[in-house]
Amino acid sequence: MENLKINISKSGVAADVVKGYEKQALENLSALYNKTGKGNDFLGWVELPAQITDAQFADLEATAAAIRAKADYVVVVGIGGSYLGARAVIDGLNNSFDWLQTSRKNPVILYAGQNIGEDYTHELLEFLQDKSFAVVVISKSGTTTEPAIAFRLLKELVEKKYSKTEAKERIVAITDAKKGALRTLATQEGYKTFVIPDDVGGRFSVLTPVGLLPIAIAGHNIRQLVKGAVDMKGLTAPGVAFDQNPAAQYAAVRNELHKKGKAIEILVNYQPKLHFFTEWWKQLYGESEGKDNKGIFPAGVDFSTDLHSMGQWIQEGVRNIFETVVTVKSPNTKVVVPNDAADLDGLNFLAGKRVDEVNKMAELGTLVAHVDGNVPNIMVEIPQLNEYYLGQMIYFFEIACGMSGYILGVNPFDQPGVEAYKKNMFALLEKPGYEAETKAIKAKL
Ligand SMILES: O=P(O)(O)OC[C@H]1O[C@](O)(CO)[C@@H](O)[C@@H]1O
Repeated sequence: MENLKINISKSGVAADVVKGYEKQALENLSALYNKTGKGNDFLGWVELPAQITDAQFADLEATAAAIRAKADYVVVVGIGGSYLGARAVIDGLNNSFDWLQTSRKNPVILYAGQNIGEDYTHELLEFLQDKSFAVVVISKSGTTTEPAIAFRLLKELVEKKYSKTEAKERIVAITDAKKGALRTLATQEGYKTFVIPDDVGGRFSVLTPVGLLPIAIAGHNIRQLVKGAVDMKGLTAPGVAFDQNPAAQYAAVRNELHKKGKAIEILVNYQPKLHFFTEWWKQLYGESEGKDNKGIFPAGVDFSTDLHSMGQWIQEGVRNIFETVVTVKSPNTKVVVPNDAADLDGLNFLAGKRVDEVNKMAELGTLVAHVDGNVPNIMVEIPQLNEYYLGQMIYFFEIACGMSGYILGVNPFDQPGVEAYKKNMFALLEKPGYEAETKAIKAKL
């Protein structure tokens, strides 16, 4: 059985320098397991995949089946960690033209509450008017403004289009066990609910109901996803030798590159389906490491698309970047470049080759060009794009993130900085209780 693999041979970090991180990385890994490091009240995700019971899977699958039976469209309401994990996996596994398929087995998944665009909101509500739909609302705090606004509007539409009684069959809430406005509302309205454990932060919550319910509704195998994560937990656990532990190697190399002045890490994919995996990864690393005036800036590109827009910058711009390439060894389907007798486009040299072979040569050619251009490279390879390997990759990046944040010396499990914009927004909107802040911010305008 193949597993996710990491290749650091083109990172420019010498083997003995990587080895120099061994003690620190493994101590940090133990701190994650023993809960002795910073942010130790948010480490539930470390053991979580192995702890999901059959009854919990069955509850998620039964709820997903009930929603699938009722709705052609399911709106997943959430933002940040209450949005990106589900979307990363669903987009990673769905047909690229999913919403255009006519003979459907699965509902179309739509998203709301991840922005406050009025036109987006209007267009979504207008589209749903005459459609059969259901809503999964997700918020750990239960008080985040963006999803709260979207949910208020969607709840009103469900109640108007169906009824308050039917709303109980078409709305599921995923939130804290006790706290927050969403918990109060869901209890009062009698919605089916799932709990986000207290000790799992939003960006580490994709393998809780936050990700698992939408993924199951979209028709994907959540048991395989979690199995991938459990197996990756085994491959990265304390006790695994440092040079055999892909997460420890990744954490070490990216910290060394950062020390050498590489301020930006670009996550690269060559499969458009992985676009939202990159978005999920950006939040995971950005919120975990960007604090105390420290942290690598996590960026992302979709290649080869962005080679024709960002390729120039990456090749010859400021030399403060490195790339982590997520590569998928084998595609799930086969397309061969056909022969053309006239060969007017001059492409017959590719005739008979698989499209993926061309993609892989683009990948290899880019790797060599970027390394030649002083952009260090880390390669993360998964054998195939499926539930199991996405599960491996999720856990790989999560556990590496914990280790990496500890190497950097920050608390990877808090996000105090995101409150600044919220405070200002509430002050500007004159939310009750923000009178002093309103006065102060108005003086600055
Ligand atoms: O699930 P919630 O509480 O709505 O939070 C959504 C997102 O907002 C943040 O709290 C930032 O404000 C993220 O950490 C989180 O993933």
